[in-house]
Amino acid sequence: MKRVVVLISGNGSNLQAIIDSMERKEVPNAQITLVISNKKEAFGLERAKKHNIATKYFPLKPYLDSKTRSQFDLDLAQVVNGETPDLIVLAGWMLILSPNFLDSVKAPVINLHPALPGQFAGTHAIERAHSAYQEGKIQHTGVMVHRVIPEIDAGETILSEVVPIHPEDTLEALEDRMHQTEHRILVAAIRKILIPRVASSSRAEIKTFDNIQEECPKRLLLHSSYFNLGKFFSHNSGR
Ligand SMILES: Nc1nc2c(c(=O)[nH]1)N[C@@H](CN(C=O)c1ccc(C(=O)N[C@@H](CCC(=O)O)C(=O)O)cc1)CN2
Ligand SMILES: NCC(=O)N[C@@H]1O[C@H](COP(=O)([O-])[O-])[C@@H](O)[C@H]1O
Repeated sequence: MKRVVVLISGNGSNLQAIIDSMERKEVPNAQITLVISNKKEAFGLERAKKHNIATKYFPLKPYLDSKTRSQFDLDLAQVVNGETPDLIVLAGWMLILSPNFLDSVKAPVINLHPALPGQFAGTHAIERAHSAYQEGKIQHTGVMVHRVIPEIDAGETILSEVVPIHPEDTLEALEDRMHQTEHRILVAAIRKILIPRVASSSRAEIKTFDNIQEECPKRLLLHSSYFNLGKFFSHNSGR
C-alpha cells in the first residue's frame, strides 16, 4: 500500500479530490496516512477527519516565538518521515520549505501550483493572472504539478495544463475553472507517480509515454515531462 502525506493550509478542495479519487480506487493501492496543516482553522482538517484520516496541526508561530523557522522545517520533516511516506503532496500548503525539510524527508515532494511553468510563482497566482489578462499581458493561464525544490515553483514539471481565460471572466469564475482543473491534474499526477512503472529502459519509457497518451487526454500532456519521470524517480529515490 503506497503511503501519502498531504500538507494543507486552507479549504482542502484538492485534498478532497485526492480522498475521493482514492476511495474510487482511481489511485490503486494508495492511502493518505496523515494530513498536516499549519492553520488550525483549515477546513481541510475537517475533510480528513470526516474520512477517518489522521490529522496534525503543526503551526509555525511557536517556532517564531521561541525557536527558528529552520527548526520548524526539521521538526516537520520528522513528523512526515514518521509516516514512512512514498509521496508527499503540497495541496495548498502556504509555507516555503527550506532545504532543512527537503533534504530531510525520504520521499518525493510535489506541489500543485495554479499557474504554468515559469509564470506567477508564489502566492495569489490566480489573482495575478486575472489582472495580467485584463492588462493584455497574457492570453491564458494554467495549472501545474511540479517537483518541489528550494526555488519556489521552479521544480521539474510533472504535469501542466492550460486554462483559458474569457473576456467576461470575473476572478471568481476563473478561480472556479482553475480549481476544477487543479482537482483533475493533481490526481493525474499522483496516479502517474504512484502507479508501478515498467523497467526504465528508453523503449519502455516511450511505451509508457504511449500508454499515458491513451490514458490521458491530449490536453493533459501539454508541457508534460513524462519522459523525465524515470529521472524524477531516480532523483527522488533518496527523498
Ligand atoms: N521550497 C519550496 N517550498 C514550497 C514550494 C516550492 O516550490 N518550493 N511551493 C509552495 C507553494 N507555493 C506556491 O505554489 C507557495 C506558497 C507560499 C509562498 C510564500 O510566500 N509563503 C510565505 C508565507 C505566505 C503567507 O503566510 O501567506 C512564507 O512561507 O513565508 C510561496 C509559494 C510551498 N512551499
Ligand atoms: N502557491 C500555492 C498555491 O497558491 N496553492 C493553491 O492554493 C489553493 C488551495 O486550495 P484548496 O485548499 O481548496 O485545495 C489552490 O488553488 C492551490 O493551487
